[in-house]
Amino acid sequence: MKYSDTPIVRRANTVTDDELLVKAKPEALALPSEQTALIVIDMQNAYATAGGYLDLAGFDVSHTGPVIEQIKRAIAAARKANIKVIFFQNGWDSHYVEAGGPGSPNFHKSNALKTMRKQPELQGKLLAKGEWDYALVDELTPQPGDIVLSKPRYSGFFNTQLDSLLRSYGIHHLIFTGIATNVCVESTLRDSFFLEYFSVVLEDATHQAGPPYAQQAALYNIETFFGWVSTVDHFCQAVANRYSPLEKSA
Ligand SMILES: NC(=O)N/C=C\C(=O)O
Repeated sequence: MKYSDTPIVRRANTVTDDELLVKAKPEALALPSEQTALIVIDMQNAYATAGGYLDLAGFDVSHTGPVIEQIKRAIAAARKANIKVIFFQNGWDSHYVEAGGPGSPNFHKSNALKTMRKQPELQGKLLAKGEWDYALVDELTPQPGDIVLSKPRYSGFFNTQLDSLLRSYGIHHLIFTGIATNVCVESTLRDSFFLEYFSVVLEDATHQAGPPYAQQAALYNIETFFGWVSTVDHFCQAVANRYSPLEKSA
């Protein structure tokens, strides 16, 4: 399906002065910047750097460099538009108490926990708070005023302050970036739909865990059932059109 600049989906009938009109699939979106947050999911060494958890567990992370660059561009555009930036970090305490015991499916399904059971020398390193693996990649450093949240499961809405913080800031629209499209990005975006947020994912600012079809399936699900799909270029252009009209495209 092609990106559309019409019709434009709005949450409310009123058109605000600070609306960003973002080309997206299946429809364009009107994002009031004061009511919008940019969510950066789990851009940690674990997910985006060679030698991190995903790499050690056998997933391909060789194409994550361009994703980091695209997220940097999206963050810069968000800052220009006064859009709140929210970073997530996935992980647990160094003894993995927060990961749950055998009574939790997470204990059995988490590939990080499984990798550490196979390679006990990694215990206390993968996705453990305070370790290199848990840290955000150097290129994406939060600034004062950004929100940084830890999450213990795939969805950023589960057992975190995300929903109450968003409500306290009057935010109803979410822009998603990060890794992995088909796991934590999709889980968080699905929960956002159930909680009545309007969510759009910037597809070139995401990367899957697994084969390329996992990316395609996640984007299909989002575009068809849970939200909208756009690109970093379309988002940056919307910000430029609103805040620097001289940069407007023809
Ligand atoms: N951040 C994620 O999407 N995580 C995916 C897998 C995991 O954390 O095991």
